[in-house]
Amino acid sequence: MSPHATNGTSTYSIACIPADGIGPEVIAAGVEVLKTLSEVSDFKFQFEDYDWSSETYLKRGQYIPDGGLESLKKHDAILFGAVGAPSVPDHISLWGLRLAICQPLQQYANVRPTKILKGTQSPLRNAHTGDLDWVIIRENSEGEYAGQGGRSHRGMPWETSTEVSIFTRHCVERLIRFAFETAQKRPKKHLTVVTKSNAQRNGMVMWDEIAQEVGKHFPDVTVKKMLVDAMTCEMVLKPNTLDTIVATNLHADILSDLAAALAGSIGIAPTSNLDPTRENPSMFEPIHGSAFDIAGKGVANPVGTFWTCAEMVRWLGQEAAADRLISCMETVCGNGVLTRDLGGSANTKEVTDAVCAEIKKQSKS
Ligand SMILES: NC(=O)c1ccc[n+]([C@@H]2O[C@H](COP(=O)([O-])OP(=O)(O)OC[C@H]3O[C@@H](n4cnc5c(N)ncnc54)[C@H](O)[C@@H]3O)[C@@H](O)[C@H]2O)c1
Ligand SMILES: O=C(O)C[C@@H](O)C(=O)O
Ligand SMILES: [K+]
Ligand SMILES: [Mn+2]
Repeated sequence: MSPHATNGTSTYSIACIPADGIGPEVIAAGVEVLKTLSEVSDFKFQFEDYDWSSETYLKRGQYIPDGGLESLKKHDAILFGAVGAPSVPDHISLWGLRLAICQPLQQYANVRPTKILKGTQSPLRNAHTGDLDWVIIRENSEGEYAGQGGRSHRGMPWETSTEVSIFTRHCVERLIRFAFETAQKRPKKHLTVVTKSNAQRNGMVMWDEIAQEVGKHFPDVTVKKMLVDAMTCEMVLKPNTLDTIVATNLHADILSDLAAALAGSIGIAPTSNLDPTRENPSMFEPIHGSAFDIAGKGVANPVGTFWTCAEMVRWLGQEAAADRLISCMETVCGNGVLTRDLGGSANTKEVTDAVCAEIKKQSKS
């Protein structure tokens, strides 16, 4: 995956999959901000839109058409909105699109940073900007999302269903190594390994053991082991004791929504679905879902998507541009240009325009 060079300028090919609900609204905002960023940088983007969504699924019978994954592999990165619509059961839409991309493309590290942005308020009485600054590393290829299990005797009183979690040494080890590497690059060099190894006595005990083994290669990283239930208390009561956090697919899914809410809103938090080997393109999306309760109203918070775009730009190797985008987004929040979920009154367009204006302004100073 190397950028295509034209006239000495790098051009990154981005696959856009806005999909459902507020997905198209926030992705349009993200693309606008990325275009503005590229105007003041020495690289360009080439966006290709994929209309895969619940609407096209209902028409064509599949979310991803034949050969779709192969087309995605041509791109340098994938920018994803959200999938899920009232007209399709959630397990069909999630497995039909999001998981159907990140599992086969082995985007095994799901990276979810959160912090309290300037100008915003945490629901925690004593937490302010700087007090909550975390990166959650979510296992993204197996665990509770392995898709193993089944259902029999449907509708009978003896109906049976299983939802089997799979934990393999290969997948746990690569993810925990990635988490240690992430922790090592952050100032606090602190990793909390979250499991439920008291009740879940097989896979979770293996996780703890692997964390101990891998940790020996990272002597400068301080490790703390924590059970997931206790972790929810720690997050709420002592946010500044946490830094990098690693957990299973499901545990980290839940903890990362909590993290976003503790920072003020689910509307601000980004997600990177990374293939750290770089064999396949990685996929970037805001942490939130399709939010059909607010879709079509133009009020969705685009900040989670802007932060997501910054992480994509960083992954593509443009560190300075990524930092610039984050800084502009933070300045706009700090100036009080906030959507309703953050207690403000701006709409998606107003926040987007403000971030674009800030990018242009900062590039001149
Ligand atoms: N990765 C994904 O594509 C993804 C992630 C989560 C949920 N989903 C799907 O989305 C659908 C809705 O799920 P849900 O309601 O549990 O979660 P959700 O994140 O869509 O919404 C939860 C609440 O947060 C609000 N919210 C979310 N994003 C916001 C934003 N950017 N700005 C302002 N408010 C925002 C919503 O209005 C809603 O009240 C379901 O079909 C679910 O499966 C998909
Ligand atoms: O768990 C999922 O994969 C769906 C959604 O909740 C997400 O966090 O992306
Ligand atoms: K999403
Ligand atoms: Mn989630």
